[in-house]
Formats: sequence, C-alpha cells, structure tokens
Amino acid sequence: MKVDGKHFRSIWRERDGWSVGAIDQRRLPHEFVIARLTSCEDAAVAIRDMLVRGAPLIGATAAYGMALAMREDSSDAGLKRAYDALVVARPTAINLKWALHEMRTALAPIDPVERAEAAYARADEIVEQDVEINRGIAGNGLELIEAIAAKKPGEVVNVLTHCNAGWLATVDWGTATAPIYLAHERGIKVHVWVDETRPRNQGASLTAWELGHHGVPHTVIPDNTGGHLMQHGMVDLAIVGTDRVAANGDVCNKIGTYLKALAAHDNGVPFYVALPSPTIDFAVHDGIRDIPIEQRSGVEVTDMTGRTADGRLETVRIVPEGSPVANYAFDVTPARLVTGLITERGVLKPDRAALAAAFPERIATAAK
Ligand SMILES: CSC[C@H]1O[C@H](OP(=O)(O)O)[C@H](O)[C@@H]1O
Repeated sequence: MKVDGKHFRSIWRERDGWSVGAIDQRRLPHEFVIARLTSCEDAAVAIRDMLVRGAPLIGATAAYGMALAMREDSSDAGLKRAYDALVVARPTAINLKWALHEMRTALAPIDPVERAEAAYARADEIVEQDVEINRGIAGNGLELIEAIAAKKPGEVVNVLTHCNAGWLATVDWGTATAPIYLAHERGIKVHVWVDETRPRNQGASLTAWELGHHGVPHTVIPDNTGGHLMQHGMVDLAIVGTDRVAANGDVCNKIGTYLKALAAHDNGVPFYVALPSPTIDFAVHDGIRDIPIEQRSGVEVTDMTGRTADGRLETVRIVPEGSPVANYAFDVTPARLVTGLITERGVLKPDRAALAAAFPERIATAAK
C-alpha cells in the first residue's frame, strides 16, 4: 500500500533479478529501512528475528529463501538443507510450512540445473497469489462493513483490530486490513481501534504506521481497552488476522486475541477472522490442543525501544532485574467465539464442513 504517496509491497525481487528487498519491520515506525536478502540464511534470520513477520509474509520470504538457496546449491542435499534451515525459523504460522512444501514440490522433481530459475518463478507466483487472495478477502470483508454502514447512514463504522494483519503482514493489502482499505477507498467512513499489542507492539508500531500512511482514520489503544469500548457500543465489529486455522475452526493469532474474542462475545460484537487459504491447517483437528505456541525471548517484555524527545532511539528496561518473564507469542480462540472467517472464497462459518467445502484442495496437501 502507500508510503508517503508511493506504492510499496513488503517484499520484492530486486532489479538484479535474484536478491530480495524487504521492509525491515523492526525499525518501524521510527525509521523506514529496506533490507536486502542475498542468501537462504538471510531469509531464515529475517523470519526468526522478525525483520519480516506476519504469516503470509513469512511464507513469501521462505519461498524466496528457497530460491536464494538454489543459487547457492541446487543439489538434492542443498534443497533439503534449505528446507530444514527455513522450516525451523518460527513454529506457529502454518504459511511457512505451506510455502516450503509448495517450493519443494516444484523443485524436487526437476533437474538441479533448472531449480534456481524454477524456484524464483514459483516464489513469484506465491507472492502474486498472496496479493490476489488478499484482494478477494478485501471484497468479501467489504460486504460486512457495508452492511454495518447501511444501518448507521452517515456515521463511522468502528473496527477493532489486534496486532498487525495489515499489508505489512502480507505482500500487500493485508488480511484483516484489506476490507478496511477497500472500504476507505470506496468512501465508506471507517475508523480503526488499533490494539497496541504488547509486547512487540505490532499494532502501535506497524498497524498505526501503515493506516496513517494510507490516510485511514485510527486510534491506538492499550490492549486492555477493547472490552470497555465494546461495552459502550464503540466497536461495530472486530477483524483480526491469524497464523493458523485448525480444521475445527479454532483460530491461532497474536497473544491477546482470545481475550478480545471473549469481550466481543460478551457484548454481542461480531468477531471476524480474515485469512488466506494457505493459513488453513487441516492436519490440526483441535487448535487449542495441537497448534504449537511460540515462546519468544523475555527481552521483548522487559525492554522497550522508542524515540527520545531529542530524536534518539533508546531502549529501556521496564521490568525489575531478576523478575522472571513469560512471553507467549500467540493464543488460540475457539471457533465458538468466531462469527465468521473472511477468506478469498467468501465469509465462512468457523467449522470443518465450511472450510472443506470451500477449500477441498487444502485437505489433500494437509495429508502430506
Ligand atoms: C496476516 S498474519 C498476521 C498475524 O501475524 C502476526 O504475528 P507476528 O507479528 O508474530 O508474525 C499476528 O499474529 C498477526 O495477526
């Protein structure tokens, strides 16, 4: 989407035809820095250290990581080494494994001499497919926003979102934000309550940044505010992203999503989850029991980085030395708390029958 009026994607193949450009999301919102990935290792580290993050973007980065690997060593051993290095970069978003499976399926059967070119071609397809899918999510989610706007003519539709499921979490458009961007572009009055999303503040640092650059009205709120807003009729619907949807409709997303879903359920606020079909994991039948929850470094909780009054970036500690810290990066919202799943093929009930009917091809790949 737009950054100071110029269109950007979050990741792209550079003009040299082989290296990969990506926005370093660790530097936002204070600095806009472009990173250049030139090896499979660069791609793995970029995912692990969250230079890039967000389930679909993690998948796209891994796809280009495989292409970079094939430039280095396109042998069968090289293919396995690249897969193994990338698949462990982060455990929760299924898009990583999905993208690597797609790449390995495309590359394993062909002559190693042809693998580098084929890898870039397949990675490009995955990237373009993500953008097209998100455009589909935008259109299907727009209908939900339009229906609310029709009931309150001339008033603002207030959407709450958690973490960043914006264009920065994908190649472009985002998932949760896709309907919001489209509604804004269609002239519908929309406002976004942006959960800051401790501890990495993806909402405060990323969602607010991208909405602001695209001109979408928004308000950053502490994570604990959403329930109060819902009690006072200030949230018309919630739309969040997801890192993995289980076959039973359970939704894994950034830590704190479950608590928002509980508040929404308690206040009769529609709670939608936007996802591209590669985020569906039919191999997982019970999300709460089976989806691996990443635990990240406690430093993400104890420390915060910000800009000082005189413009310097500083990191400070906000937790007493010696206090133990737990940093669970995701939680799972049971399907019973989800109003609907906004996908590229429509808004679905959060259950296996609806998911299987809409995406039968995803069942086959889950079996592998
Ligand atoms: C469209 S996927 C966005 C999803 O990914 C985020 O996690 P992270 O920033 O740790 O990669 C968060 O769960 C978002 O909802």
